[in-house]
Amino acid sequence: MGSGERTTVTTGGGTGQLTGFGNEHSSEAVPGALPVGRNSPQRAPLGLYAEQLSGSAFTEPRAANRRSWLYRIRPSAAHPPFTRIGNGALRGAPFDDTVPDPNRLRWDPLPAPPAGTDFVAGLWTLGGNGDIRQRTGMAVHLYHANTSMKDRVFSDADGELLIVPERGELRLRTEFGVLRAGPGHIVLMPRGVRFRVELPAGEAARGYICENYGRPFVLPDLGPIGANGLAAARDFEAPVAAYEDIEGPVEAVTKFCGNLWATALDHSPLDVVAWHGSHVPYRYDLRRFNVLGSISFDHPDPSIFTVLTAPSDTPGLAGVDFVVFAPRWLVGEDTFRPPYFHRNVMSEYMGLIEGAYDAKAEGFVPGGGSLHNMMSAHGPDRETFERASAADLVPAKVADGLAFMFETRWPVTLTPAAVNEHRPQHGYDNVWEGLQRHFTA
Ligand SMILES: O=C(O)Cc1cc(O)ccc1O
Ligand SMILES: [Fe+2]
Repeated sequence: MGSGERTTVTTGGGTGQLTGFGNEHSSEAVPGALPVGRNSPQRAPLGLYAEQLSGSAFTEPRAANRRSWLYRIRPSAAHPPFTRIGNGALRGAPFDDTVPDPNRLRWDPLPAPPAGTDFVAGLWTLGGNGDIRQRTGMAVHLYHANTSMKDRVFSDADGELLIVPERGELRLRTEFGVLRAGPGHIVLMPRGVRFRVELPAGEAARGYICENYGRPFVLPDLGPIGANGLAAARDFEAPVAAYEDIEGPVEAVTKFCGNLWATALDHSPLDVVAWHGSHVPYRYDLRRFNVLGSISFDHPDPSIFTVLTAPSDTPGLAGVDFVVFAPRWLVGEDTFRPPYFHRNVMSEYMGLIEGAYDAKAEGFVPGGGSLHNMMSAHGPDRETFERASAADLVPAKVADGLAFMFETRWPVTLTPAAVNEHRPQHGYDNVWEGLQRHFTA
């Protein structure tokens, strides 16, 4: 950090984590900082300011209600006006700069950005759907950073951020405390929470982001699966309170209705000494996902791999699902084991965190992505089809890959950058070329 005008640099707080998705957590970095039995005493303890952060309407049902109380050195309200800063390659919904494309599309990883690119500057939007102002839909972004954010913090008024690291470690210093995340983890950053992304290892970091403008992600119901399975609530880790007491210039950047705005603070806003509530960031380790599947025959629908689902206003129809394809055994008898040929009313953006994906022999690489929009015909490539149709069906482990899908109820419309600058791979259609007819009447 540039320390020129700083008078105090204190970071307080423990090192543990709080666990349990959707819990009412509480944490204090200094004993006694959290008021007992009330949220807003006449004078909050230790001379702190009490501030509520509401992630749901006050009146939403208890199960959907999200809010946290923050006890901070200065209230967030103490700031000068925001002014627009450049959006870089960040875009927001409605996405209407290109015509929605029915083609199967696939991208290589983005080229490395120039030196000195931090997490915010390195955000690049592929596309999305819905409308930020209606709080519907989602966006697919990639991030690529090679330097820590310095003297600036970011927050997103437009939605929550599901961050999927693919390369490099991140240290997220948030209003609620510190989260570390690397490839294999996801981070769920709620709407409006301020954070700074640092690269603790000094290595470039990149990955994927699903920005969810709609109702927040929740764990899916399990139905007949029972009380256990898939992602366990207790494996979601929230940070413990940790605060900065820093006097000095900090740029607070917010994304508001698709645009970046900034205000100049004279202190770090990561100054929350204690907090309690349910609107909190989480980290989850995808390696803890309890993968379920068929132990008889057939390839189950990938909804069985749902980690988190963001409901829309129609029950069972997600604004966006986050689905993970994690290592697992395949044992199906008389079964074509890889993902089947498919046309889907939902739209599927897929990315790869490591290894390979069992429906694609090549061309789908870590850091790259594919988009199979509503009703586009896709599935195993020719090579995979031929191999899996002839395979000896002994139990086999899909061992070396971690892929994911953002599956959304609305088609994804691309940004001009994803069409014209970082263009889709040429000839993706060819992976399904040469699938021979085998019909014999
Ligand atoms: O690869 C895909 O397109 C995703 C997908 C995975 C799967 O296991 C079944 C259907 C499906 O669309
Ligand atoms: Fe699919």
